[in-house]
Formats: sequence, structure tokens, C-alpha cells
Amino acid sequence: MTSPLPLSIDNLSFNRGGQSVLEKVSLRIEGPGLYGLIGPNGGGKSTLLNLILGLLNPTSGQIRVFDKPPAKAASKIGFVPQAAKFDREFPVTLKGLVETGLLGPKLWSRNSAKSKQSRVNEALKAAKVEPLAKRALSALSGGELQRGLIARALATNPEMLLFDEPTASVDHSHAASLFELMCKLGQHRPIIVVSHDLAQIAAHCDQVFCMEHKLWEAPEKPTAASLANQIFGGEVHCHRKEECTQCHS
Ligand SMILES: Nc1ncnc2c1ncn2[C@@H]1O[C@H](COP(=O)(O)OP(=O)(O)OP(=O)(O)O)[C@@H](O)[C@H]1O
Repeated sequence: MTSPLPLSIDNLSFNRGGQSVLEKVSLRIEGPGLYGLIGPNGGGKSTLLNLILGLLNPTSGQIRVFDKPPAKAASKIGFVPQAAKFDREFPVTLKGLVETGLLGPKLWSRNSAKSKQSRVNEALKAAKVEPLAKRALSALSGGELQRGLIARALATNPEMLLFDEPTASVDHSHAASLFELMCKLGQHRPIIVVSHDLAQIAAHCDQVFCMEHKLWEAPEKPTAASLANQIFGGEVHCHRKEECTQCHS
């Protein structure tokens, strides 16, 4: 028996308030790897993640996740939100945060307390935040919290992972190490990462998709400049202060 496709999207359209957000999107993810999803602000990337998670319903077309409707496959997907959007004042330790990853009713009842603890410890180790387990969230850097959120998603041992802008609040060296971690995790399961970090996307992804209401695939072996050219129609360009129209108006 062949194993079900992790993700199959056919002719998916999504309208919101009479406006077309996604138009006839088709996409197939056939196995493990790191898949980049890039595009301009408002292009529909987060909307697509929400549709894959079953939090929104398509206006037309079809999504299958491991050959099931998204809502029925939710326990197979791990979602990693942006650390920058997470309330760091929430009074809990990093380990407590990771434990919340197991709170789904089915997962909670299916596992003994011992196996839950070993899942949490393995997830902390895989995301390389074991030494920070007892730290309060308020005492973590943005990069450390982002790894904690990865550990939380890993606690359920998901068959697919979705990341929403994981490097939005981290410096270049942390961004590189987060992408390296995603590459490693992507050896065992498909990972879809939404990101505006075109340099990291070009350096690490097996396949890149560009989303601006419609979806198209970037050519193989893209560079940050070729991706910027594709989505914004211009080269990546470092402005000099003398070129700022506001400074010299
Ligand atoms: N809850 C909402 N209610 C109304 N409109 C929304 C809502 N969420 C998103 N939109 C609109 O849907 C469109 C697509 O938004 P989406 O967040 O999917 O884009 P995105 O590509 O993820 O953008 P960004 O890169 O800025 O995060 C935008 O026009 C946005 O304003």
C-alpha cells in the first residue's frame, strides 16, 4: 500500500469579504524536505497555512492532508507561531510551554504521565533548549523562545510541521541556526516555512513557492536576489543614507 501524500491542494480558492485572497492554488508535497513559502505582505501565505490547519474552509477547490480533510488530520500537524507575536509575560516556564503542546484531548488521554514527560524532554533536546527548561518565558531571548515554540510543536511528534516567519525577531546568526535546525527536522517530515528571509530561504529550502494570491514555483537553486526579483520585480538593493528621500527632503 502506498503511503498517503502529506499535502495535496487542487484548484483552491479562498475569498474573504467578497475579495479574492487565494486564486486557483494547486500544490503537492510528496515527502520530507524543507519547503519555503514566500511572497509580499498580504499575498495570502498565512491564509494558506490556516487552510492547511483546517482553521478556514476553502471557497472552492480541495485540500487533503495525509489524504484526509485538514480538520481530521490536525493531530498530524505541528504549528510553530512567530515568537514575536507570543506573549512573553505569560507566567510559565519553557518546559511548561512545551507541555501545552500535548494538551489536545486525544493526545492527553492516550499517553501516560511518564511517556508525556519523555516526549517533552525529547522535544526540548531536539530543539536544543534542554538547559533552558526551567527558565520563565520572560527570561528568554527571542531566539530562545522561538526554539521553545519549536519544541512545543515537536512534543506531539508531528508528521508535518508548519512555521510562520520563525526568523522575524532574530539576528542573522540565530536565523541561520534556526534554518539549519529546520533542515535537520525536514529530513524526517515535510516542513513548510513562511518567511521573508530570502537569503535563508534560498540557502536552505529544497523547493520554494511564491504566493501573491496565485502560487507559482521558484526555479531550482534560487538566490536571494532572484527570489526578490521574482516576487517584487526588482533586485535586492542596499540603500545608502544619501539615497533616502526623507533624510534629504
Ligand atoms: N482576519 C482577517 N479579516 C479580514 N481580512 C484578513 C484577515 N486576515 C487576513 N486578512 C487579509 O487577507 C489578505 C491575506 O493576508 P495574509 O495574512 O494571508 O497574507 P500574508 O501573505 O501572510 O501577509 P504577511 O506577509 O504580511 O504576513 C490580506 O489582504 C489581509 O489583509
